[in-house]
Amino acid sequence: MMLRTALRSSLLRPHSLRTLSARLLSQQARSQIQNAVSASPVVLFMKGTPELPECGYSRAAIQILDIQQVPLEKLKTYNVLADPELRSGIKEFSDWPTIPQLYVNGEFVGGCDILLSMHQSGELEKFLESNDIIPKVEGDAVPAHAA
Ligand SMILES: N[C@@H](CCC(=O)N[C@@H](CS)C(=O)NCC(=O)O)C(=O)O
Ligand code: FES
Repeated sequence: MMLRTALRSSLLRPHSLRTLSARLLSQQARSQIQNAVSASPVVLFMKGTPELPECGYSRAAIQILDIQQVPLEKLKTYNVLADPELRSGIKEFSDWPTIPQLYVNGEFVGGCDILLSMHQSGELEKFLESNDIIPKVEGDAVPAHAA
């Protein structure tokens, strides 16, 4: 019994150290990714670039941001294909398994499916307006001079 306990703890020790060092490494990556998601009001982690998306899901995400008229100066994209650590790190950071990933004002919004469904329901437009990414459309508001 004692031997088994001793064996178990000696087996566990190197594993625990590995886990700890992995966690420390990932904390450094975590703060780098925190900077990346806050680098611009709209941040898209994608495969390829807006000019040359290298996956249909990333292309769709860019097209939706384009249709929503997100200003280029408010958008920053990261090509995860050029950075394997970022590719895995952003998944862990967001707790989201796939690319693309959209952040608005430092908050994770979602991937392609979520963007598409928010776009189709009109929710994305409202969300971008309320986050000061695109200007609010006054819609049916009665002009002051007509009142
Ligand atoms: N259903 C996903 C579609 C995106 C997706 O499935 N991405 C895959 C293929 S591009 C992915 O990122 N796999 C992990 C990887 O390639 O690192 C979404 O809503 O964003
Ligand atoms: S790279 Fe194959 S589905 Fe995105």
